[in-house]
Amino acid sequence: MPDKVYHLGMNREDVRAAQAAILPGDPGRVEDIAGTPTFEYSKEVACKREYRSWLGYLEGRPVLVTSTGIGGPSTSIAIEELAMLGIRHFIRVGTTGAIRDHISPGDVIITTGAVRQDGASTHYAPLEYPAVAHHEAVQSLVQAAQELEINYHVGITCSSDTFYPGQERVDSFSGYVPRRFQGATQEWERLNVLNYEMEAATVLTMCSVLGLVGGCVTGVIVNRHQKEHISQDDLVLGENNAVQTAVRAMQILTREKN
Ligand SMILES: O=P(O)(O)O[C@H]1O[C@H](CO)[C@@H](O)[C@H]1O
Ligand SMILES: O=c1cc[nH]c(=O)[nH]1
Repeated sequence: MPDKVYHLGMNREDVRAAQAAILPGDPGRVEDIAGTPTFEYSKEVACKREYRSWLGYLEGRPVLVTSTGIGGPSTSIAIEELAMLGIRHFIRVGTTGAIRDHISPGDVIITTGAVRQDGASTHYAPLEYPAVAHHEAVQSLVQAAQELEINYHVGITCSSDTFYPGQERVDSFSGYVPRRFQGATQEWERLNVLNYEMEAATVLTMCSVLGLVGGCVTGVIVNRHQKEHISQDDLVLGENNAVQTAVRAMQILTREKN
């Protein structure tokens, strides 16, 4: 039996020749995703650190659901090790804060490109290199949201290495946002950026650099113009809509193309 990859704790036999993976940040979301009715025969295959993996079947094809943890460093390890196991299609599914007035909790954001305010992607390519989603992943996500009649927005995401200062949150312990980030949200908004989250830049840069297919959909759980508090209702709504979109999109993306 081949060796298991170091962090994820799986080998090629465990993943049953799967070529696609859905990547939530939260390990607690893995079972919910693999447990959606469109997945068949789902079961856990590994659980180490922040990396929890379930394998299930979409229209008979094996698909992994593996959590990345929060942020670029742990996400980069997940993508490296999944690629070693044969995964070629990646869809990140997560939660996000919108920074535009017209975007509401429960909507989903399909990322076409990400502002690279992470550190991990700079270990793969210089900052001039774009963090762009694969066009087939974007198409599949748009088609999925349309079929499911989920309100969606397509555009640019800012990926930050921090949830608090890098996303200009003043409701932190110190309440202080370093000068570098003061006014950043207003500037991103003026530059037509839709939202903040923490992993898209790493996923999309790595996938482009490594010749993999990468996409990202996130569910809006707060509109930063309206309030800072994230309610449980908005969290559930945003997560559910993003998960449904990601699962349907992965079905579409991995269908045989005639
Ligand atoms: O819901 P997930 O996928 O974890 O995504 C978002 O939520 C976390 C912060 O709360 C960050 O990982 C951010 O990107
Ligand atoms: O505002 C938000 C919400 C979820 N995740 C983030 O990174 N930011």
